[in-house]
Amino acid sequence: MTTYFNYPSKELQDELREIAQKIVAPGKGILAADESGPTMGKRLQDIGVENTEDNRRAYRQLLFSTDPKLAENISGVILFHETLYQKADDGTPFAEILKKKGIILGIKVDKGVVPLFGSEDEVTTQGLDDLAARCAQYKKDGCDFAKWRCVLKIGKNTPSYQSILENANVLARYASICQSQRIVPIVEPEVLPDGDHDLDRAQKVTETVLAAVYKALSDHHVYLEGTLLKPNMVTAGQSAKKNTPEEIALATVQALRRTVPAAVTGVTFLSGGQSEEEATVNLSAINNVPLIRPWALTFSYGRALQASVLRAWAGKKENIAAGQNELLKRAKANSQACQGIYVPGSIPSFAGNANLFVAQHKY
Ligand SMILES: O=P(O)(O)OC[C@H]1O[C@](O)(COP(=O)(O)O)[C@@H](O)[C@@H]1O
Repeated sequence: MTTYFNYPSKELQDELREIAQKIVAPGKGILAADESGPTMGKRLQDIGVENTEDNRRAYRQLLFSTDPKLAENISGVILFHETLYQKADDGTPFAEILKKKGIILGIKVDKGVVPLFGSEDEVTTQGLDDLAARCAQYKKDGCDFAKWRCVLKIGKNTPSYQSILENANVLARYASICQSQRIVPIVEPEVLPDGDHDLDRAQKVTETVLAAVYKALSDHHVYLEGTLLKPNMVTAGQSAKKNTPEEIALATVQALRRTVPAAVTGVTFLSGGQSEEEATVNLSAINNVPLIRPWALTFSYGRALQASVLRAWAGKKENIAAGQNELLKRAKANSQACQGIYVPGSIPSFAGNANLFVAQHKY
């Protein structure tokens, strides 16, 4: 086995590392607004709004035209392809509005999941074929980071060796292609919360998956300082008894310490169907675990930053300011959480403790 390879140039290393560091600067995290068409459809349906291109645009306009103080707590926004090229009512491209606020643009580059033949309903994620060309174009159009989500399921026989290996490898190929095009890859191997398994099982599966991911990233010569990890928090299955935030936090930090190299710049958790308040309280507890944590630990939430916004807005022009106010509140709460100083219940929101779980959240 040869061990020959070239490190990326110093210039490229510096560029990637600096982008990653800015995204996870103290007190900051990511707004994941990259819902694909069908996922956005579900969100809009919940509030009685039709899933049309213009309604998706109106909703994203609400998010991105929130008061510039949003940027005190949100460093980056992940966009879906369609959104990157949409414009506000006055013709200003969304990309320009966000950049003006000092927010870094990210883009979802995966093309969704497909079944793994012969597996127990497991999946891999596709989108590698034209990825280098798409990344080159996205970089020209202002994006500095990307996201690719893989999905793993906990069952009696899953995740299988096949799915662990395949998903780790596809994440590594994605990450190396992004870096070759000066884009910071967010590596997202999501272990779904579906099931009745306990915390220990979730922890061991998360450790096994992350260990495989970092072996693959090493095999593909990915420059770790120029990457971010977007993992699930370690929680017991949705239909099992809930653990305390302290138990969840300890299991999560232990899993990360056992598998994620210290060179990785930051960990930006997904919310995975937790309520807004749970996702904030758990993140704060994670940042209080009395163990050495060599990476920034922050948020990249979709549902847990947007549930209240959507409900307060409900598709009505007169509610835009109310929706934006909810976004500012959740951003502030999570900013406190990533510094370990959120006091439970101190920033109440519209959706508060509402369960945001979606069964088999493949898309
Ligand atoms: O539309 P897709 O591809 O299912 O995306 C799923 C969502 O999951 C995320 O990766 C994490 O979102 P949650 O915080 O809601 O779990 C988002 O970035 C993305 O919008």
